[in-house]
Amino acid sequence: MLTLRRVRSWLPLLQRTGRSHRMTAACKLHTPAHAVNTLLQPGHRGASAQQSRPVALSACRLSSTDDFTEKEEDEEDEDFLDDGEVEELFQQQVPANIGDGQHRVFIVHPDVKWGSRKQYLTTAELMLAEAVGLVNTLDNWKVVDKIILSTKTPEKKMIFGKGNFQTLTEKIRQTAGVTAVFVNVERLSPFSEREFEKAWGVKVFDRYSVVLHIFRCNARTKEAKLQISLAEIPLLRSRLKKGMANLDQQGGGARYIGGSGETLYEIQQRLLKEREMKICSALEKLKKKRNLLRSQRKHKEFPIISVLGYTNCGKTTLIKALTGDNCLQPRNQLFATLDVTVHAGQLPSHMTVLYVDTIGFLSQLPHQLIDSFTATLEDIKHSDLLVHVRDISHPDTVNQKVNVLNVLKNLQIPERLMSSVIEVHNKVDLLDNYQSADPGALPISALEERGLDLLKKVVEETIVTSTGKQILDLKVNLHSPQLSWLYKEATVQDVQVNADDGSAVVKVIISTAAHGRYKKLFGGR
Ligand SMILES: Nc1nc2c(ncn2[C@@H]2O[C@H](COP(=O)(O)OP(=O)(O)OP(=O)(O)O)[C@@H](O)[C@H]2O)c(=O)[nH]1
Ligand SMILES: [Mg+2]
Repeated sequence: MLTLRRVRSWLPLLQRTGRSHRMTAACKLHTPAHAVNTLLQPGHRGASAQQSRPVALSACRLSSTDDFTEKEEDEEDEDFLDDGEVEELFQQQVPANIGDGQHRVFIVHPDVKWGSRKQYLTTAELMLAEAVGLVNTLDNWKVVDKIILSTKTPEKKMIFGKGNFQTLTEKIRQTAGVTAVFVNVERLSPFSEREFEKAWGVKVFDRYSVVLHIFRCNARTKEAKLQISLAEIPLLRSRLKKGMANLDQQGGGARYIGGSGETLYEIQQRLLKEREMKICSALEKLKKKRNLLRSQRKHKEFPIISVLGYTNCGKTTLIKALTGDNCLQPRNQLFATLDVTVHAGQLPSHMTVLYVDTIGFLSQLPHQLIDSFTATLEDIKHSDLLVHVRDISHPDTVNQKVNVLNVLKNLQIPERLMSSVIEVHNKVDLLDNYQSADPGALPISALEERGLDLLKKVVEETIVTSTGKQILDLKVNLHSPQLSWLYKEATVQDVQVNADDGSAVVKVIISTAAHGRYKKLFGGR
């Protein structure tokens, strides 16, 4: 028996069915992840992965032929918004009330002590700390003071009782240089926002507007910009309502404009509706492209692993460590990743897999915001495996996990995926002798690259099961195209050549469907 390295001497015998990079892959007995990563870069013309930038799914796709290739956008489609048009739409929509980019923020966290709105898994202090983190994520925004104030009536328009509201107003007015107040609730009604702004004399934000502003600052791709533009529509709508209420007080809101038969309010509502439809239709087109891309990736049979978790838990760092893809840039920032990117990596058996880096989750995010990102989150549903990363060093880690699971539940992730989620406890380097109480969870440090070998092994075992693949030893005749067929349609792990009879035993990871085709073509097992 010969070792697999010596199989190269048999290469002239093998039929060259693949294209040139496929042949390179054959020499290495697998499709090297770095080659796939290079090919996944937009503008790839043989440049190294290090020179390239990460690619968002919307920016690249696989051709229906046998290669990873970059294609230009569908310019022939008239309705397709090009980059310039999306940028224009995005810029036109900059929410006016967010200000000129600088804010000195006073944060107030309404603490509900009991009842259905009480958060049982976390504390008011942790929720306030997260609100501080959100503000600090923004350049030129600074927290000047913060307060936790209890309320028995969070559902009421003024949120706080009279006494507490009075105390709060005095405190805000006494704090020097405040330009905005961040009320740490999901969403304020236009009425509450207006009343608070009147009482405090500064701009008022809720979680929806702060998070959207962070998204706006971090958005890079067309798809992210469109999704943010869509998520901003409800804000624009409530701003319109607020503006009209002011105008009504001056007796002008309900007047008809010219001979149009519409009031100013109705015209603005209509324009907003039209804008919303335009964005939705552009997103729908991108979604179709994404579906095409997904089906082509499936056709390639590279298993897809979505890496998800609460924002800042270390998803990007982990993918970078698993793939060595230097174009990934983890940052100590909430919502650093907004664009879904794909990176190829290799498992111990040399199987190439694609890791999908996803947008992080956050507690108390209004549904509308999540809904706008469904196109992005849709990818999660179509994965072969989910890896849930948790920042186990975070004091709010349990609550974060519950939030992630709730979002997944709302996304209606198929049961087959939910039952095979691999939970990873990241950042164990920040804890002394961390031992997980949960035997199924894998402790790792993505930053220090600890625990990754075991993680890859578990990922591989789960992928093999979840994709219905099998690991088989197949006896092939080296004078027939069997071996090159296997290189093309399966993952070849090992080749033991028998020089005496020109045969080889090939260890492959192969899907049931591909194995069926193999048997039909070549007979036998
Ligand atoms: N100490 C330590 N820090 C880590 C580890 N993994 C990630 N980090 C740090 O955590 C911060 C966030 O890391 P990212 O990889 O950007 O996190 P993310 O989950 O992709 O964040 P978003 O894209 O914003 O949702 C960075 O400062 C990382 O260096 C780890 O294992 N140990
Ligand atoms: Mg990230």
